[in-house]
Amino acid sequence: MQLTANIQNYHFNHILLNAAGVMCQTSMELDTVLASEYTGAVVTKSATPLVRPGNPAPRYYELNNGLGTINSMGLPNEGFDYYMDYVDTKETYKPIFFSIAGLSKQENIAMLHQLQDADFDGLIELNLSCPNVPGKPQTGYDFEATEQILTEVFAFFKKPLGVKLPPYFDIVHFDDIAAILNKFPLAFVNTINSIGNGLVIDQDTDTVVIKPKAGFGGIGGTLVKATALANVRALRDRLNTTIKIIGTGGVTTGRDVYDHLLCGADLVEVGSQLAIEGITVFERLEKELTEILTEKGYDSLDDVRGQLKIMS
Ligand SMILES: CC(C)(C)CCc1c(C(=O)O)[nH]c(=O)[nH]c1=O
Repeated sequence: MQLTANIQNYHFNHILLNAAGVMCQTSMELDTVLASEYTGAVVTKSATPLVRPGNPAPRYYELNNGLGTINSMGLPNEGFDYYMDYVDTKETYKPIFFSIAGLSKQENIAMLHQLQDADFDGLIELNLSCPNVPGKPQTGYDFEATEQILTEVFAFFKKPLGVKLPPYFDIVHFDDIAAILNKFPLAFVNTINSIGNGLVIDQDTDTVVIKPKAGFGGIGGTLVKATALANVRALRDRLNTTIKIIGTGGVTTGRDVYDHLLCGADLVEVGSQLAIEGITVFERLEKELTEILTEKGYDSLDDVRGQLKIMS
């Protein structure tokens, strides 16, 4: 069974990888994901120009019903140069996604100039959940700001670039963001990021479960699967076929991976369940996916991708 995918001239021998933010902040974590026999690539924690400690703990929490996670990490990362050094010195045949999340458009442009000028041979993921100007929503929810930054980026950036999108919940928003993204030669779109600003309560103490932002944080895991599938399907239906789709969100079983493929995903990322279960999650997911494909008589993922049926 060939569980493969391609994005431009990058070939993936497995379709699973981590979601940015999980098991990817240090070189040790990145090496662990790359070393797994069942991952096709790795993505770095979204980098800012300088090292960031992130928010005070507790800033991450796993719901005790296993249905999800909430986080307000605050972009803790080792800084842009650390990840540049990692990708420069790493010997691997697996493609690496270099994620960035500048705290301003200027920071993103500066990091992308450095990436353009560097020897780095990999893919770049611009995290559009990055903060916008005060008083405005995150960049991915400000369509003018999204078009503006992509216009400025593609004036100089020639390497394979994709965007990490927040989830959308309105059909007109699917139409609007796709119309903007189709104007640019994007290599991929990664959807979804966590569902922003959820709230989880500890039933024993009547207290929020994370310290930052009065307990508000991004939601991941099973709780977000239906939204993730809808965003993958809606964007696959709207985006030019030259723009590949990375499906992220709600993946805890092989069936969830299969559902992302049905909706049109080329690669599938695992965030919350990787944080909960650890590196062995990739072997379990691949085995469970293979069982489904075998049972249904598929011998290629391309026979599955985008084949979700609607009712006649
Ligand atoms: C939310 C931001 C801190 C602006 C970006 C980093 C990020 C974080 C984070 O570092 O808090 N958590 C997520 O679930 N998704 C993200 O994209």
